[in-house]
Amino acid sequence: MIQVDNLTKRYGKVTAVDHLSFELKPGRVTGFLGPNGSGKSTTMRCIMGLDRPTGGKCTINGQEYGRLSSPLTTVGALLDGHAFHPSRTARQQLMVVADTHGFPKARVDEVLEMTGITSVANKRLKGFSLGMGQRLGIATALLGDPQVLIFDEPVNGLDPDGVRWVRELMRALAGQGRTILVSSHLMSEMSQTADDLVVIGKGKLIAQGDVKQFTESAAHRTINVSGPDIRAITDALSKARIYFDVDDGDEHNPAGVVRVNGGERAQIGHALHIAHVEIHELSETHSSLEDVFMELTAGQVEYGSGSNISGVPGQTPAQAPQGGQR
Ligand SMILES: Nc1ncnc2c1ncn2[C@@H]1O[C@H](COP(=O)(O)OP(=O)(O)OP(=O)(O)O)[C@@H](O)[C@H]1O
Repeated sequence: MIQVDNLTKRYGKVTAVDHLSFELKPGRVTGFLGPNGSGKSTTMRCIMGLDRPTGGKCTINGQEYGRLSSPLTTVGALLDGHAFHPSRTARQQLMVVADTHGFPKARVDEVLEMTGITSVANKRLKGFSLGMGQRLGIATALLGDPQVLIFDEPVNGLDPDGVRWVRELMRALAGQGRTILVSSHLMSEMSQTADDLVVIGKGKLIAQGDVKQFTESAAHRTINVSGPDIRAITDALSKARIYFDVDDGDEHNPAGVVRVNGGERAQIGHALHIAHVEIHELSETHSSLEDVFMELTAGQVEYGSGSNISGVPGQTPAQAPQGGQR
C-alpha cells in the first residue's frame, strides 16, 4: 500500500508538489495523470526515497522508503532516466542487482522471460533501443517480486506491441493483488490500463476516482443541428423550450451550427419536423476521457498554450469525480 500524505516538494523557488495526498489500493492499477511538469516524477521519487520531501511524507506499507527492512522485495520502480552501465549486458546488469540483494540466479532468467528480453540478454546495453531499455528497467523492478510497483511513463519509446504488452503486464500484476502506480500524461492510455486515476496539475491534486466515474463524467452528449436557415432552427427549438448555443459558420456549415447540450435527438428532430424546418445535419457527439482530462487540467499546463483546446461543454472541474483542491 502506498500513502502520500500532504506531500510538498520545492526546488528553490519551484514548487514541484504542493500538499498532495492520495492513497493507493492493492489489486488495482492506479493511473497517475498530469500534464508535463505537473510533479508526477517528483512524487514518485519522493515515494522511492530518492528526493526528500519539503513537507509531508510518503509511506509504503506504513513505512518511509528509507526505513524499509527489505526495500527491493517491498517495492520495485521504473523511474525516468534510469541509468545502466553501457558496457554491461542485460543479464549482467540484472545479476549485479540480484547478487547484491541475495536473489537467486533463476529469478534473473524469470524476469528476462517475463519482459521478453531473453533473446537480447547477452547484448551490451549501449546497443539497446529505448524500448528495450524500458523492458530492462521493468525487469529490474520485478526482480525482488515486490507487492508494490511504481512505473514512470513505462510506455515511453515502446512500439504498439510493446504498449499492449505493458498494459497486459500491469493488469496481470494487479490481478495478483499487487499495488500498481503508473504515470502518464495521456488520459487515453490510462483509460485502457488503470482501475483508478489520480489527476494532478502544478503539483496539486485535481481529481481522484475510479475510471468508471471519469468515464461517466465524460459521457456528455451534444446534439449538433445545421441547415440553410439557422434562424428557423433556433426559432423552432425556442418554441419547444429546448436550450441551445449557436456556433459561427465555417466552410462546411456556412450558416453556423446549433448545439444542444445533453439533448435527445428524437425530441429535437420532432420539434424541427413540426415547424417544417429544413435541416442538413442532426448528429450527436460525445466528450472523450481525453476531453475531460483537458478540461480538468486547463490552466495547469506548465509549458502549454494555456488554452482549453477541447473542453466538456457545461462541465467544470468541480463536477469531476471526487474533485480535489484546485
Ligand atoms: N531536480 C530538480 N530541480 C529543479 N526543478 C525540478 C527538479 N525536478 C523537477 N523540477 C521541476 O519540478 C516540476 C515538476 O517536475 P516533474 O518532473 O516532477 O513533473 P512531471 O509531471 O513528472 O513531468 P513530465 O511528465 O514532463 O516528466 C517542474 O517544474 C520541473 O521543472
